[in-house]
Amino acid sequence: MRWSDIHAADSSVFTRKKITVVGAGNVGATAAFLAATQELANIVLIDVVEGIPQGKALDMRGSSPILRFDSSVTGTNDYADTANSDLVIITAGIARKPGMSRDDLLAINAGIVADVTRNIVKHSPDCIILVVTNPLDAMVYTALRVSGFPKHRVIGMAGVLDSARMRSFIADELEVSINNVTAFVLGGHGDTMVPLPRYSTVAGIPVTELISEQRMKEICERTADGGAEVVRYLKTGSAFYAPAASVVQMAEAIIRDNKRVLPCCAYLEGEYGMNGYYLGVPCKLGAGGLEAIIELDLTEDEQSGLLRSMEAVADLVKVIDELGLY
Ligand SMILES: NC(=O)c1ccc[n+]([C@@H]2O[C@H](COP(=O)([O-])OP(=O)(O)OC[C@H]3O[C@@H](n4cnc5c(N)ncnc54)[C@H](O)[C@@H]3O)[C@@H](O)[C@H]2O)c1
Ligand SMILES: O=C(O)C[C@H](O)C(=O)O
Repeated sequence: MRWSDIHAADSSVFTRKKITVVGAGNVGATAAFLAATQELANIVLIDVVEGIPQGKALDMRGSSPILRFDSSVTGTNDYADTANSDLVIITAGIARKPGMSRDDLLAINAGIVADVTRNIVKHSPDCIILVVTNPLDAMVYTALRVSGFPKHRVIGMAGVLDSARMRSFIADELEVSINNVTAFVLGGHGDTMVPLPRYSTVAGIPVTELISEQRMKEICERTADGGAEVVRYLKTGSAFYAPAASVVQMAEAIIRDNKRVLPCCAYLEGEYGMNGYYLGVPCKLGAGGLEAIIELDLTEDEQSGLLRSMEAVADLVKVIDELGLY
């Protein structure tokens, strides 16, 4: 067969899923790069700023012969290029600076997330949306309300990041491989998040048997402050390597139908005794998006921590509901 015949006969050789990343800043560009290097899908990177997504996409594609990936990476300012995406990751919005809380981003980022979501729904009506923009729990809620999508197709990323930070602190404390350490952080992605030492292990051994209560308390506090610690160093923005890796792990579970159990920001309708809010809980992710919420038996302290977290999210949701975005 001549090359031209092969090409005409089998145009499906490079058929892949399609992931759009909205926001070509620190988190978005890093996530696009990681997803491309893992050949999760063909990637479209979109931003309001002209030239940035195009330049970064071209630069990523230039690395493909060295890093050996065949996924295409396209930069654009036009939502038409995002059409029929299987998965959309929203990172568009402003990041906090030292002295700010994530909640200070609410008013500006709610408008951005609402606008982005409307464009996504128009061009990719069947996609699954992963939201990263802060304040996370309120921004996922915004995307759910604006999109009108079912809850299993609108999910937030925070718990994977917070748990990964906790895992790294435990591994450092015990000087063991990160591969042996699991950890779970539930609740909202803010100061009220709920790290769960009881559900954290080292090679299956409960961490509570290996680390003193006082040291564990300090690790939990450092976990809850993990984002702010990075912001204090960077001064001009917030963390992006670990956040990008975290959202790509969720994307991988969905694109490859892995059925992974990960802490995700999910819309609760009765689970954990809560109703009508997004909060971080253990979930199963697969091709259907958020395929199940797993309910754990919590101690009284853990449950009241989760309730405090929900009350903080509820305050933000009240503000969002009054903005008239949907
Ligand atoms: N959920 C989490 O755990 C988590 C982790 C890290 C960062 N974040 C949040 O993610 C967001 C992005 O962080 P970053 O560090 O990438 O910020 P960044 O400033 O580097 O990038 C944001 C990008 O969004 C773009 N943008 C703004 N408005 C847009 C719009 N309407 N449409 C498309 N693009 C638009 C900007 O041009 C910029 O390129 C922030 O809100 C940050 O707080 C969340
Ligand atoms: O801390 C931030 O503002 C960004 C993000 O939520 C993080 O936890 O790194």
